[in-house]
Amino acid sequence: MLERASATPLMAVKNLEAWYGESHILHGIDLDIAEGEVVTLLGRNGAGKTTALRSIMGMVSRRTGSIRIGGKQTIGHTSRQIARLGVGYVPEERGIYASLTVKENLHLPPRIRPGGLSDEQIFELFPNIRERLASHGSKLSGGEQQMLALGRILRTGAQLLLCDELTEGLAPVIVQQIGATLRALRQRGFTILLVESNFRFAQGVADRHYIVEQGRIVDMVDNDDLEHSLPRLNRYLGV
Ligand SMILES: Nc1ncnc2c1ncn2[C@@H]1O[C@H](COP(=O)(O)OP(=O)(O)OP(=O)(O)O)[C@@H](O)[C@H]1O
Repeated sequence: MLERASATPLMAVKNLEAWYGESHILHGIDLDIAEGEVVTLLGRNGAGKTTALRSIMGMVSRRTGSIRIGGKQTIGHTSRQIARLGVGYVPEERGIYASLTVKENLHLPPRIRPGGLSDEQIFELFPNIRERLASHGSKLSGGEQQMLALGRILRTGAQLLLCDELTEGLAPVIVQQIGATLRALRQRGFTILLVESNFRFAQGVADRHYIVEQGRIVDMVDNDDLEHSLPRLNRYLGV
């Protein structure tokens, strides 16, 4: 069962197709996410998870289908217009500028809506950032870069966060810290769509999981049913 009856989802994606140039990558993504939910996209390498996030953000050369965010149709919107609706994107490559200080990196994305976290609130979530404010981006560890990448999006006022592989390549203790942060953000009412290949991490933070295969959503699992659905997931993910 792929469809889920949810009252009015914050975001509803229907039959989303996307291309990079001539390459047709997404062949019909259907998903929805309710306000305050944490949902993951799971799938093998190359399945189209990153492309799904980039398509929602308007960052592919062509996309068709329907993406309603807060009731507004955004399929014809630019990335900037989508960001203004309160959507923030944390890319896998993090996008921290090596030659800028932590403070400069933190303040780089403009505030797009009221309700963004203050610097103080960001330092409460990520104490390391406060300690490194004057350091250059190049001096940060992978974990610190990730916290900065997430922190600066929280500053913008975005309420729907699209996060790509937050835990990739990070030490277990940092992964735990990021998990605790996501749970804290969920408590504060943020809505999060997360591409994740660390399956156990996904289990610790998410309400539901969509499985992406060859540019399509092929299944959906509630986190509460995850253990019981493991044989099925293993077939999809080859884990
Ligand atoms: N800029 C691009 N131009 C052309 N093809 C691309 C581009 N980026 C990704 N692709 C292709 O799109 C397909 C889906 O890639 P995508 O990065 O969305 O997968 P993914 O599920 O996120 O996997 P991974 O975990 O490997 O990043 C792959 O076949 C990839 O080679």
